[in-house]
Amino acid sequence: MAKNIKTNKKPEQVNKKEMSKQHAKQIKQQLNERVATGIIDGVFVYTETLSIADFASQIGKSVGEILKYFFAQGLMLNQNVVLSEEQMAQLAFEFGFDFRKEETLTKENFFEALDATEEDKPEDLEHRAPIVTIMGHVDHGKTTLLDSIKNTNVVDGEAGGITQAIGAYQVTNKDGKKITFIDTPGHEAFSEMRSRGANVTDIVILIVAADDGVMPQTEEAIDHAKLANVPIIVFINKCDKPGADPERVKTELMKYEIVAEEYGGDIPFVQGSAKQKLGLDQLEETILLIAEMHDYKANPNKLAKGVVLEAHLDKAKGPVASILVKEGTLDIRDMIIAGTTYGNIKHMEDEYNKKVLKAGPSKPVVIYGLNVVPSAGDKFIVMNDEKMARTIAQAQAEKKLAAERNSNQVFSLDSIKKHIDDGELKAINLIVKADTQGSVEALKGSLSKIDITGVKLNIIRASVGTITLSDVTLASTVTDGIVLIYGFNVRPDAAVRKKAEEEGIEIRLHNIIYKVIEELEDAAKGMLDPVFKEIITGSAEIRATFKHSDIGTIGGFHIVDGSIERKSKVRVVRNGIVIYTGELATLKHLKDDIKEAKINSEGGLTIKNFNDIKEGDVVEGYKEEEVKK
Ligand SMILES: Nc1nc2c(ncn2[C@@H]2O[C@H](COP(=O)(O)OP(=O)(O)OP(=O)(O)O)[C@@H](O)[C@H]2O)c(=O)[nH]1
Repeated sequence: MAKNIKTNKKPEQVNKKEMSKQHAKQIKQQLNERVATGIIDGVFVYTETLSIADFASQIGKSVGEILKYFFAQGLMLNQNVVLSEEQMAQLAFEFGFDFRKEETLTKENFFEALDATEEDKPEDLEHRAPIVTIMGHVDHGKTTLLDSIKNTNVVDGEAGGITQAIGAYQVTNKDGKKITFIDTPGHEAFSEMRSRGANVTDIVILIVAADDGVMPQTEEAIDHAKLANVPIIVFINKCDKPGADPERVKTELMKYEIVAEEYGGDIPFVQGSAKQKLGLDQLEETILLIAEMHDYKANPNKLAKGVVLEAHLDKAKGPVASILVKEGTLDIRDMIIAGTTYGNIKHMEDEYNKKVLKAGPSKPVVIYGLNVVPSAGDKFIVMNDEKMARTIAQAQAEKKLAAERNSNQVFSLDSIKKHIDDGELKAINLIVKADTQGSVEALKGSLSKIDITGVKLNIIRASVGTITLSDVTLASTVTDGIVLIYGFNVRPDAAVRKKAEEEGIEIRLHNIIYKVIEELEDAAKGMLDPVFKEIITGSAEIRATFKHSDIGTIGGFHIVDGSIERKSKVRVVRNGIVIYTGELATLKHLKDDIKEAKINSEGGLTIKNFNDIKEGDVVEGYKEEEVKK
């Protein structure tokens, strides 16, 4: 029998103030405590690297003995050489000690060390809702599935259903069991979170359209799910469509070791239709079954910890963050540190736009009150001691700045030039602007993975907000390679567009990450010295010209060879010499616009930005085709 998931259980009535005080005191103590590297109770405890001389004295051996050990391995070292962690472990074992790495808590490694050191007692753990992410190829139905799940699980009294997109939402089924769905579809966001150490997902639903089968992003999603080492459920979607072939999907997935139970594997498959709301109950049951098997638990009776899913700056409300509580219970008015920012939670809302006072494990909420906008994937923790919160947030900010400075060395304008000069690299320079921090991180993550030999991809700016004049100005300072401004779910205003046009800067607007990547990969391929073959489609003789007060000079033509298309590129040839190369502006037969003029036909044409067409000119139409290498 399924146990009741008790995520809503009220935390024990411990005195919150006392708990906060104890917690702050404990952390303060840990921050001040510096465990020295050395032998404690027969175990070599490692906290930092040591030189050979220091290591020898710590384990009570002579420097000679250590040097002899390395000599036997063909290494001639001296006593000042600083040993690596691995070498110290080897030596410890060699001389008969166990080895243990001690994570010491510092302001800089605060979140990492807390995760490693704080462990709950088994008796304090309680069931929590499973956290689920849906991944799959573009258009296979992620959004539709998320929407259908939202709409079929409308709890009584929540008329109107889930009203806010807060990065995640929780549904309650008819038996009162809860499931949390991460609402930022796509594996980019998923892997970005993971790369930042924020493993929020318990279960991945791999969605595959039954009429389309396994596609490139299905493969990527499989890789991400496998790397995360979380259970996978396959949802074969669009089974309502005429061309649906669920069996084919099952066979195709076997190649990736995703084998259905009926084929001897252990991956649950659910067939259905997100659009027709078919198979959703079975999907839900499967999720709950896996949750039961894995027994997802957390301690709700402590100060909260969790992850930032999305964040943005609201003009009226200030920094707004969607967060997911992973452990403990978050109370309104708690002070939290989230990445490099901190603040008192002034207001807290759920996905129904309803004010909430508490949020326990697996619960997503929106919070107001942080002093700066955090980043997606930032961890947060309650720290009800303002001074400590400020110091730690500051240390985190400094650490982040230092990391950015390091990575800027790669991306600075100077070094782009240097790279290009050095290796004759061609460069694509990018300014990326997006609607949320989550999108920015996801784009940065995906872009950094584009790898095309010979082309350097430089992200010179990536931030939240619309495209501004300052972005265009920055873009115009780039003198090498190409520069593109990418807007993701944002639109520049007319003034910005005009300035970009004047500066010859291209602005590209998208709302699907995959498309950005695809486009860039194509652009990058185009830059790899493409070989173009020119195909002449036909030629026209100009037999008369007409002046038109609005349009300029119209050439009356007769097609003498092949055909000329409205979209053709054209060359104007006069006395055997090319005098202009450009594009057609109009192509007409009598008064009608036409797409193509075929051999022996007649009509009138004008050429973009060229008004000097003369009787006797030959207009040659051509197109370019890339020759694949
Ligand atoms: N017939 C049918 N169409 C579906 C089904 N699920 C989704 N669709 C349609 O497929 C198209 C793509 O669905 P989305 O939910 O936008 O797909 P997605 O995977 O979220 O796509 P991106 O957000 O672009 O990655 C839409 O036109 C949906 O209406 C289904 O079960 N049956």
